[in-house]
Amino acid sequence: MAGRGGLLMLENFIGGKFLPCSSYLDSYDPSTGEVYCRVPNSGKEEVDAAVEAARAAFPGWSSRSPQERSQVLQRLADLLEQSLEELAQAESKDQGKTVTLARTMDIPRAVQNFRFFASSILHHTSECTQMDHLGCLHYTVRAPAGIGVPPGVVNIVFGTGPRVGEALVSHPEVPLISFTGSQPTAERITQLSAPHCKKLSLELGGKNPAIIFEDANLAECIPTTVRSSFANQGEICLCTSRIFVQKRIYSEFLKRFVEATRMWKVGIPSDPSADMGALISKAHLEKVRSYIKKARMEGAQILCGEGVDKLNLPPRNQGGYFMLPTVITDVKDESCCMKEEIFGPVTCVVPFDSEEEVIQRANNVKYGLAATVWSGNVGRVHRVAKKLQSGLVWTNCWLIRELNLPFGGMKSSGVGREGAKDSYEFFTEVKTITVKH
Ligand SMILES: NC(=O)c1ccc[n+]([C@@H]2O[C@H](COP(=O)([O-])OP(=O)(O)OC[C@H]3O[C@@H](n4cnc5c(N)ncnc54)[C@H](O)[C@@H]3O)[C@@H](O)[C@H]2O)c1
Ligand SMILES: N/C(=C/C=C\C=O)C(=O)O
Repeated sequence: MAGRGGLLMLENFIGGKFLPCSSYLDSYDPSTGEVYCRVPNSGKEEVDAAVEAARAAFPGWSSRSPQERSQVLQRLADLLEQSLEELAQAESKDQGKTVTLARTMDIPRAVQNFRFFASSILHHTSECTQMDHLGCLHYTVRAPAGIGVPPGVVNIVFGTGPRVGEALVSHPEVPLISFTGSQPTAERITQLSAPHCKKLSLELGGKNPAIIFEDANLAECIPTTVRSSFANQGEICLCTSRIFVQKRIYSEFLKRFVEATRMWKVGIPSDPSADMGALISKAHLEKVRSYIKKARMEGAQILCGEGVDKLNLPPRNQGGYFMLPTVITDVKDESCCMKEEIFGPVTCVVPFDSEEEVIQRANNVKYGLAATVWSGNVGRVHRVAKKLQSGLVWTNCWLIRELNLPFGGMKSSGVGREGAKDSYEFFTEVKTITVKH
């Protein structure tokens, strides 16, 4: 809804109704740095109302058949598809990404998720064992732990993490938390939820390596690794931020990779030729830039991007949170740029000699989310993939998502997995029943 001065005013959605809030936060258009929207600054009161609405809806919704709930999810997917363009524009305006990316990736993926899970909930089976000598049959049943769509079943409460997020994760009547975000926040959420023994699914950050062997197909590897490094301004948990290249092809790779990176166009989000838009916030842009400053101070080389090449933007977008895709070399494995998640359009390229060496170096970070391995040797890609401490390994490709199989990270990249079976098990409680006959 439009509010004062034509600003978009968002409202919470609780118990099937849009509700105003007592205070609001400014939300900025990342491509201009200007306030374009006001968002409810909700707190405990709003969270309590949302949890109460959800608890009231739970008995009715959880007793609906999987077929009924599947139809609701399919209908949601239909509505998303019908509003694809409007949603893509809104997502781009809110996050800074190009409209093209929102139109071709984010919104279609949301539709795919709803359709996938609308189907998968129809095909789960339970387990059963027999103890004939005791005349016993044991079987499992699963009951919903979370909730779906009718009034009160989905509630949207806007606000800041510390204020509204903490009220939600520490609420005694919220039995489980599916969190996607940074590891430091996950640490806080784990502390707050511990007294209630809540079930946690944590999808966290990564410091994802690309390992490029000398027999890699560079014509495929280079464009894909540019995309895996800089898509969505590098603000994808699965983005590549460390590129290990076998020594014999290191110089050729670096030359071609930097050329291709310079072709990765930064532009205003509405520009259909732009490959990358603005970063999410001014604070995040400054955080990402600080890593490049640190790299310079450590004696690393910045081959292109921030501080090397010129960013051309229209006058209206000079205040936007833009930066160029940046390639760092001559950086040590111990550098913060090689150890910490930057979550921006920054990637480090370093050489390696042997398979054993690169596996040890790739694993030598606290994260373990995703990795890519590039080689024409099928035995090697299987062997290396198995030894990498990552929950996801793509070989000779990137970001081909298979929703049937587990998605998630190990070590500091998270706890638990998402996917057909994994999500079903996370969002339900299992019970074993024994019947003596
Ligand atoms: N593994 C995945 O699937 C995946 C997907 C996307 C992003 N990520 C990760 O998310 C991070 C970037 O997202 P971000 O900047 O929004 O992360 P963030 O941790 O800053 O915030 C994540 C969410 O937590 C909320 N929050 C913040 N403090 C909180 C608190 N004290 N209590 C409760 N809630 C709180 C925020 O409001 C936000 O909604 C990166 O680390 C990225 O790798 C992971
Ligand atoms: N959960 C997922 C996250 C993907 C990218 C995050 O930045 C997914 O693909 O299912």
